[in-house]
Amino acid sequence: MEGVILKALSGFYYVDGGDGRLIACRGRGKFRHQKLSPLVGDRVTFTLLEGESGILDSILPRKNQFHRPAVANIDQLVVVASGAVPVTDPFLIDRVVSIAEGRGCESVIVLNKCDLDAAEELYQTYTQAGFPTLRVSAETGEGIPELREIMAGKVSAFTGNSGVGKSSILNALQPDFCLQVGEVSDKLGRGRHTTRHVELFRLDHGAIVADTPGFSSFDTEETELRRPETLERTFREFAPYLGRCRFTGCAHVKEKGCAVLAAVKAGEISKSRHASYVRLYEQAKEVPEWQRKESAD
Ligand SMILES: Nc1nc2c(ncn2[C@@H]2O[C@H](COP(=O)(O)OP(=O)(O)OP(=O)(O)O)[C@@H](O)[C@H]2O)c(=O)[nH]1
Ligand SMILES: [Zn+2]
Repeated sequence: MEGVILKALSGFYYVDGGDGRLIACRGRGKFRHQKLSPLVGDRVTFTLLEGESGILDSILPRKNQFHRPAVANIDQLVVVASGAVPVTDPFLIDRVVSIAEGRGCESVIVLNKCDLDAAEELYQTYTQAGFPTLRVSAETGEGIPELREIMAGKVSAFTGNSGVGKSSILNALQPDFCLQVGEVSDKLGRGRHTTRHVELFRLDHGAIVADTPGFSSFDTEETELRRPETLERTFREFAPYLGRCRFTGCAHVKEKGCAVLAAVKAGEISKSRHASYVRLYEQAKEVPEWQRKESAD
């Protein structure tokens, strides 16, 4: 049988085989020998035993994998931002999007609280950069049907600064969702925000959501952000200009004859996105060589 690991707890992997049941599976010894650890989000094959228990047989190839939080096969990050208080710093969006780009994971920018502020600048920036960008209001319900459509049939993970409205949006998408999350946390006997426990939830419309406190603050030590030379590839709107700078190995920071800088000047790349790139580039350059190697997958 085939299924998806929705949660991992005390040595059991809870696999959704698609029929509504959650099968508690043990891993096989061979996973340990191969140093392969099943992750939440993994698509697996398993053998059904008595009752609702089973054994994992194999892990199917991963589309992508994150370390902190530990989760696999995320189709898209839903990056929640806001033009109203607490106003989102675009750098936070760009950092997390850059990580996602490096892992073959789409990013959807959701501008919440549009009942209070239309977040015009953010809307322009991310539409221009080529991201699906949506205005929503968890309060009035505006844009929620469109978000539901974007999430249908996919595994999405929510991220965004505190107070931006992630829980409110999930609740607007599905009114019993937050209740469900609360119940699970109670069973674990710990609060939602004190653990890196990841769990996937199925929503009614065939969407799966990863709810994890970790996604509200992705670790800065993600591999992509440690390599200055590959950073340019994680800014999708730079693509048409790469390889067109005067000097090979151009950093696109302040070099003469830089095609990226020319595009910024011409308004084809937003200043804000480029500023984030420069900040990430400078940070990556600070990372000592040994640490870069250590973080390589
Ligand atoms: N006016 C307005 N207020 C909203 C909207 N969405 C959320 N809020 C309010 O913003 C506050 C924070 O919302 P939460 O859903 O708790 O935010 P969060 O992103 O889950 O926050 P953390 O759990 O801290 O990460 C609450 O008081 C919500 O009522 C919206 O679309 N419009
Ligand atoms: Zn350049």
